[in-house]
Amino acid sequence: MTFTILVTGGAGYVGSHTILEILKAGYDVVCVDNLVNSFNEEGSKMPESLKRVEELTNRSLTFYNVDLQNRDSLRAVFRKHKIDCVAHFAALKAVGESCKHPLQYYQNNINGTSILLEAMEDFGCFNFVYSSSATVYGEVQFLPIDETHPTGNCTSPYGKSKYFVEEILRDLCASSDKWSVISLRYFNPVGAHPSGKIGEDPNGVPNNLMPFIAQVAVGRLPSLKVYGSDYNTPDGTGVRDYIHIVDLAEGHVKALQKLEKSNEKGFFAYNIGTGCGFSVLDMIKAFEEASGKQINYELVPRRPGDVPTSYSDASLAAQALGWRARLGIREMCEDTWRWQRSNPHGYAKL
Ligand SMILES: NC(=O)c1ccc[n+]([C@@H]2O[C@H](COP(=O)([O-])OP(=O)(O)OC[C@H]3O[C@@H](n4cnc5c(N)ncnc54)[C@H](O)[C@@H]3O)[C@@H](O)[C@H]2O)c1
Ligand SMILES: O=c1ccn([C@@H]2O[C@H](COP(=O)(O)OP(=O)(O)O[C@H]3O[C@H](CO)[C@@H](O)[C@H](O)[C@H]3O)[C@@H](O)[C@H]2O)c(=O)[nH]1
Repeated sequence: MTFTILVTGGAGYVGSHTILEILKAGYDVVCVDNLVNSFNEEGSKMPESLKRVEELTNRSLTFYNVDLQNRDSLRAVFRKHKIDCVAHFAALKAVGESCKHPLQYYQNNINGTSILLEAMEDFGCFNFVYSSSATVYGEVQFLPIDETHPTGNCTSPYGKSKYFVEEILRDLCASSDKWSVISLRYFNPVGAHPSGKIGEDPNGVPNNLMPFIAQVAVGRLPSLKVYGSDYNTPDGTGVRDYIHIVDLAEGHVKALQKLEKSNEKGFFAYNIGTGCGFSVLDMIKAFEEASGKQINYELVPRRPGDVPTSYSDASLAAQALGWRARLGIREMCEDTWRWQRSNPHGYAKL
């Protein structure tokens, strides 16, 4: 019998790329998303990103426009489908917005998750893969960051919401030996599927580096602001561990396979990164090479809340999941550019 995965937030950036890999791996997918941060053509039953995933995989999936906080609608999905495992992506994720509207973030990200976990318990599903973030490590105390690095001490309500959910998951696993939870702590996901058909489609002006660079390259934005050039890093700009979205998606498939095949119970957290750090200027240069476009930029003061350097030790994921990143910054930039130049306005047809 096929293993069925409920994917929450599957219409978004990470979710859509992961559904593609999950379908390719032969699993069935039921997706719920309230489309708060994903494009949907008026009157369409399925968001554009997922229509494209179906085309690319030649497989179909089931989609419901459901808000996790709507307990009844969510339970109706569990009633209708026998769910073997949940991959939980649904969350609000804008760091700055979370500082302005913390309650919205706590309600959506924590309350939404708690309603989901309650439904799982009631319907007898105890396998969970969680979209966590390097942000749970808070202020960086040592490099590379491995899973023994302390968590908490996060600077934004968004970061705290990711951390609090990890704590809830730990408590749940401590309360009963039925649960198997894998928390994947992503470093900086970037890139797009090599087909150029799906990619990152942020609402409004992007907060993150890579989509901002891509929009400068395609002429939607005039110039990039480089936040901080006086950090204690080789070129003075911030250093991050960028991870290709397809590698990240494959990490989820490995986690699902582990949950399907092993009988290991409890809470497990793994870093999902490459282990390499690149600066903002490195990324600009790599993008210029991949696109043949010049990226206009100016050096401006540091962005509050940014750490100078963050990169992972991802060896635990290699050991426990058999997962390793394969793709480098060249592929990250080439694939982002292919997506951006074929979809200059994202999924919207302007
Ligand atoms: N992209 C990153 O840089 C990054 C880094 C670390 C962790 N993460 C985590 O990965 C996950 C996915 O991020 P993403 O970049 O794909 O974001 P995204 O905004 O593209 O996707 C999230 C999806 O969740 C949906 N959603 C939000 N609240 C919902 C709710 N209450 N009910 C149903 N659907 C809801 C949105 O409509 C959206 O389609 C998030 O949990 C995020 O915290 C992302
Ligand atoms: O317009 C921009 C945007 C970013 N940066 C710099 O680029 C680097 C990367 O920034 P960004 O892409 O915004 O990523 P992070 O701030 O590292 O945060 C991302 O990565 C974290 C770890 O996964 C997640 O928790 C966050 O949600 C996600 O936004 C940093 O040095 C920024 O200062 C710029 O110079 N100009």
